[in-house]
Amino acid sequence: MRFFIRDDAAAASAHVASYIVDRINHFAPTPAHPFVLGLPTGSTPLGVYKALVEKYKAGVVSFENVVTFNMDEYIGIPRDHPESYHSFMWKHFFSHVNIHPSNVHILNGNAPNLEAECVEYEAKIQAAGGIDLFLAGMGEDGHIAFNEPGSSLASRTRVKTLAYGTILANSRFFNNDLDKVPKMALTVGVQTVLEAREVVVLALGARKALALQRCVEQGVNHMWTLSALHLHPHSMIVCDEDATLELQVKTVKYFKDIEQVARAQGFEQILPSKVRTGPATVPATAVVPTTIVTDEFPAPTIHSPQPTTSRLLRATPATEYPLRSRSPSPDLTTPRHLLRATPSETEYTQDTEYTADSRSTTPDFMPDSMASRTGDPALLRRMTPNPERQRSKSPALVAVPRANGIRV
Ligand SMILES: N[C@@H]1[C@@H](O)[C@H](O)[C@@H](COP(=O)(O)O)O[C@@H]1O
Repeated sequence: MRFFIRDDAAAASAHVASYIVDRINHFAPTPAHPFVLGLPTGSTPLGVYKALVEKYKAGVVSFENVVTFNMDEYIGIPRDHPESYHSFMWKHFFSHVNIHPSNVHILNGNAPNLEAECVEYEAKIQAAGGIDLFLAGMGEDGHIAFNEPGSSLASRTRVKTLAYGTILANSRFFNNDLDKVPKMALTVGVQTVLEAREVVVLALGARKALALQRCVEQGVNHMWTLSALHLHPHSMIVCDEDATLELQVKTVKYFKDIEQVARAQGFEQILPSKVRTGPATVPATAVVPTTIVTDEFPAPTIHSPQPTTSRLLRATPATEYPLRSRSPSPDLTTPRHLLRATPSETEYTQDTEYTADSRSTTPDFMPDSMASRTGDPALLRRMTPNPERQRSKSPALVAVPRANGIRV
């Protein structure tokens, strides 16, 4: 999971908006190959929608070939109710950009057959080729979409009863009148979200801090359904400083550090080409042969990515595993720490009969003297291999001291 922490809500929202624009532009959607975007409602994504509208108006992005699927919708309030998610999406986003209304999909909470509506919604997502990027917010109880605590992590689009805490939280949109807040909703399932090629979550403010802590630092837990993102290969959380209040300092520092280190190395945490382009042709990419960034080999960007054989992977080849050397002569060229399995100062001589086991990274054989104190000869034979007998079977298997990594 990628995790980016920004100073405040505006910076976190700007980061997400720029990321989405980069993804759409790099994808270069066409009518036959549209970019499929999953979208949330709530107060959290408002800054993202505002920034996307600004970027559209500035000519930086087009939604001409973007298809959208919203996460959820209340049951039982009219579609044109000011707090329906239909109204929300058209008010804050769709009516300000060049998206085709026929490309917008929002669940119908007034459908005559709600179950059929949900099944059909899943089919529409499939027919569109699956969701390329699912943007999500997070409930205070760690829910994603309306997948309340206890939801199955294998759930799909369905009718969902809302938790009291969610009704309470959302009452602010209904004049703080609990009676006016719908108690049920249609929502995509956790599994529906996990099937997107990428999931991006925005978490803002101290009221999300506990849920963020549970979802980032603790394991996958059906009581904090957003934590299922740990099962997704390409998930990303972006939050502001306030939302980190319950995280350990160590966690915050770790994620800030890896972002800085990667940037300093000229490395960007990018997605595999297949994920970035969907079913379209994967663009050819050049392999940078050195760790040096030059005009000829510039730092990778989302528009000019490097394949997974990146410079960072090159820096840690598999040969760094500390296998014992099979070389008949002392290896003076390989750094000692790459040859040693343990910090022990003994090494078997070169004519030892090496087996697959002897190439493992387990420590050198150390005879155990404990059994000799049991006084039971049978047990002694069984538990303690006699090092002298082993040496007589394989005369060359003699431990010799080493100095400065060179056999003496
Ligand atoms: N179904 C929505 C969620 O998709 C959203 O993430 C959550 C958080 O709302 P807010 O962003 O207002 O905190 O609200 C509702 O429950």
